Amino acid sequence: MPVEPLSQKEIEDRLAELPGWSLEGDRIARSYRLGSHSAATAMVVHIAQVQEELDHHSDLTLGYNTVSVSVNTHSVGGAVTELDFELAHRIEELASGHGAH
Ligand SMILES: C[C@H](O)[C@H](O)[C@H]1CNC2=NC(N)=NC(=O)C2=N1
Repeated sequence: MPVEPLSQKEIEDRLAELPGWSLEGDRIARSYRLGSHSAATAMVVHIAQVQEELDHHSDLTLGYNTVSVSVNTHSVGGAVTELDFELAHRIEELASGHGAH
């Protein structure tokens, strides 16, 4: 089944289950703080591995001890879809293992 853009209501309902994530323009996004630059770097590498597994890729920004993620779905013209929420949930699952908050 082809992926379709979610409605505003569908996005809000899904964001309610993802504390820390928000809609920023046409993307869902969250920033994390970590204990060190190496911890933040390791989290970026881990996210990149998940993204390859899912074949869905966010924009990732590595700071000194921060990681910022934002994602939408290019193939539907940059709208938010279920694929973005699937990636967000996978990132939430791995974040605690990196001490991210
Ligand atoms: C060919 C490949 O499946 C596509 O280019 C994938 C790769 N990663 C992607 N990532 C995101 N965020 N949106 C996409 O539409 C997308 N498409």
